[in-house]
Amino acid sequence: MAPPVAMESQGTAPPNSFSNQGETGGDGGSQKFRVTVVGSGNWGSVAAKLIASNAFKLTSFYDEVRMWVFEETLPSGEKLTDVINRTNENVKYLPGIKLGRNVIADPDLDNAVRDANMLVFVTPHQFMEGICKRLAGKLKQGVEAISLVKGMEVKMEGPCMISSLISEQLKVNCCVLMGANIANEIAVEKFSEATVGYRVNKEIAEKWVQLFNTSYFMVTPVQDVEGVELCGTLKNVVALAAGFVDGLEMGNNTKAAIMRIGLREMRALSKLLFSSVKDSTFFESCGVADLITTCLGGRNRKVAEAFAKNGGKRSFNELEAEMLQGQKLQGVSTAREVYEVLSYRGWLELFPLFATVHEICIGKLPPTAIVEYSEHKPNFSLVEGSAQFF
Ligand SMILES: NC(=O)c1ccc[n+]([C@@H]2O[C@H](COP(=O)([O-])OP(=O)(O)OC[C@H]3O[C@@H](n4cnc5c(N)ncnc54)[C@H](O)[C@@H]3O)[C@@H](O)[C@H]2O)c1
Ligand SMILES: O=P(O)(O)OC[C@H](O)CO
Repeated sequence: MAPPVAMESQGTAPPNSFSNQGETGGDGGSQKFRVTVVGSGNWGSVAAKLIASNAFKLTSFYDEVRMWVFEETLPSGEKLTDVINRTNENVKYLPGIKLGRNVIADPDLDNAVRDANMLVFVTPHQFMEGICKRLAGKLKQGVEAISLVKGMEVKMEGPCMISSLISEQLKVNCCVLMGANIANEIAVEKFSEATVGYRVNKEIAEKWVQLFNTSYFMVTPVQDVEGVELCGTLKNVVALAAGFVDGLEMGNNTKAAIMRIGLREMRALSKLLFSSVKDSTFFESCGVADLITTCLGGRNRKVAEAFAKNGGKRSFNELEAEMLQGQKLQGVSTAREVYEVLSYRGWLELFPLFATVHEICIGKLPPTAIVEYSEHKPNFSLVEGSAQFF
């Protein structure tokens, strides 16, 4: 069960609006977009910075960008929202980076989304169900959404991608944006690429590209929501495997082998779950590029390395709290969710890497099992016709 979203402490009310809010350039009768970012962690804050720079420049967006903050009290006794609005920095999740003075932090979720017609969801995936329940029936007509959330929920009937959760619960169209995007690197404007996945409406995908694209952040739209989202979700499981290999000091060849096998399982599972998923998506930033960056420099890799170095004796929860200071890993819960899907469908033996990662995370297998799993060869006969996916 996903944890419920806690009620926010209201703290000090955020400014009502960005003071230089203007109709920059006027809207000339065409629709003008007001953007809210739901989430303010490491990536959420960088996303707000990217969006704010474009919203300020482009006439089709209102200057002000609201950013919903899950309120917390800092060691200084101040509310995080107040400090963000005073300093223009998310001192906890993205210290040292100015977000843009048109970013307004808001601890009140309902208030933050009230006037928006473009919603950007970017929280750890385990909080999304609670957030959607809170927002159901409260959005303006015609809102467009995009999910930057890497993860999924598992229901009785099978996996539910976060974009589907948003679409179904909030009755909105939802695109996704995924890619090789370590937030701290984009925050200091090092060049990255990203992929927008859309379902049918290319025009709205182009609008999202306009909102995110900068000289150092190059965004490409592809018509494959599930493919893009599954790449972003499943790579976090492979990142744990890469971290185990690093912790065991197995070297680069082993790590490359794990990444190759991981990519193969990512593609196979995505295509088994959604026959519409395109092979070409795995060659976009959301695919192989995200897999590489996450296995080299991501948080899942880093904490999994520490887990393996400790021989699995310290739990992921403990290591996460100690090493990430409030940031959240997505890989461990995703590995469990993937395992549930594989068990339910009778596919465990087809996906030995995914299955092994989960069994290591829960202590059923030692970290060294990550290089031993290949003894269990995938059994293609389990799922009729599945061999084509590997
Ligand atoms: N950080 C990155 O480099 C990066 C890059 C690309 C994608 N992502 C993805 O973006 C998503 C968001 O990650 P992030 O890095 O912005 O977050 P994060 O891990 O840095 O921060 C955790 C966030 O969760 C919030 N939170 C804690 N408890 C909560 C609750 N009960 N309800 C709601 N929110 C709560 C915290 O306030 C904080 O904003 C994830 O799916 C992640 O995989 C992250
Ligand atoms: O730090 P991680 O492991 O959550 O990965 C961050 C991003 O998803 C990389 O694109």
